[in-house]
Amino acid sequence: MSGVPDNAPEHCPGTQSDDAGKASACAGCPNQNICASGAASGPDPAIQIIKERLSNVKHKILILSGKGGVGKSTVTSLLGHALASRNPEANVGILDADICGPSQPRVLGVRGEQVHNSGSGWSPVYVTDNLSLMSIGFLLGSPDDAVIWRGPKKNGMIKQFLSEVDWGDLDYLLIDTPPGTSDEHLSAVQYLTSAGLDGALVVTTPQEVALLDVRKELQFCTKLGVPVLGVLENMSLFVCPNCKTRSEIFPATTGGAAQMCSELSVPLLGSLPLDPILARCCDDGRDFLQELPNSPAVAALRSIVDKIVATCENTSS
Ligand SMILES: Nc1ncnc2c1ncn2[C@@H]1O[C@H](COP(=O)(O)OP(=O)(O)OP(=O)(O)O)[C@@H](O)[C@H]1O
Repeated sequence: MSGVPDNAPEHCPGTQSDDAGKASACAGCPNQNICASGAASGPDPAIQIIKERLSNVKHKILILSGKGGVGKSTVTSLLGHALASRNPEANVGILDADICGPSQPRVLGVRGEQVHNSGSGWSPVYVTDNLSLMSIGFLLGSPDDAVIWRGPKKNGMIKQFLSEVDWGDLDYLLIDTPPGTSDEHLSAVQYLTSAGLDGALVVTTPQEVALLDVRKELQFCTKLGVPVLGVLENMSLFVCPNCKTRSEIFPATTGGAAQMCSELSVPLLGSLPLDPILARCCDDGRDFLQELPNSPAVAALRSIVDKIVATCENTSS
């Protein structure tokens, strides 16, 4: 049996066992808590496997948000399209790690596609020649199927996604996470840190209620040593397409993301306006950048992408 310490009680299941810290023999053992937490079993072998699997992926970026509904998935898909169209030679992948609410297949217009498993792993679905996607949405029987999983199963899925998808050579991998800081985030950070995580991009809207949660997200990054590439403020302004009046639909009562970023010394990458055509494109799975290439939202997005690319390339050179 592996991992049985010299001073172990009789019938110790061993630190590597699934029963570590939980078997009846563990009762009263001074190491029971540490074994039950999994910390005694040593580094997860998947960390090395993931490091090797992702060795052909130059830049890995986590997309985070404190609150749900602030547009994190929308922003991820837009960034994917913007990175892929900025340089047709670059290959971009999106991993939809929102296990319980995968929305990328719909937003990227590839709902109903199948992923294929071959000797080299799962092949992602290609949205365009140089933009690929992997999502649990492709593995569900129907788009309406609910995934009701506890933490360990979700962690297993993240591990599998990171270790078994055959992305090929990628310049950028964007990882769309669920809102908040939950099991999926911890797993993703645990596995990606040694594979070389460039950092996190945090999406928010201007209201205080969203910014409060962003502060928690930034603290999460600090605690886990994840660099913050910057904050993106979404739905910051609405410009009426008819009269051109500018309105703040979600007013920033406390100075919005700009104030928060200057207080916390994190870069504000830019603001995306609220655009009803953008929302419609996402619902229909159409590429907004192609539909309205001259819109203020696309200009803002391209400037944000330039900053992300500059940061990633500066830190890797
Ligand atoms: N800039 C924008 N302009 C107009 N609509 C937007 C914009 N950003 C997002 N939306 C719309 O807001 C809704 C929520 O966006 P989205 O699903 O991306 O949020 P989310 O933060 O990923 O949510 P969750 O984390 O709960 O899945 C969608 O209908 C989307 O089309």
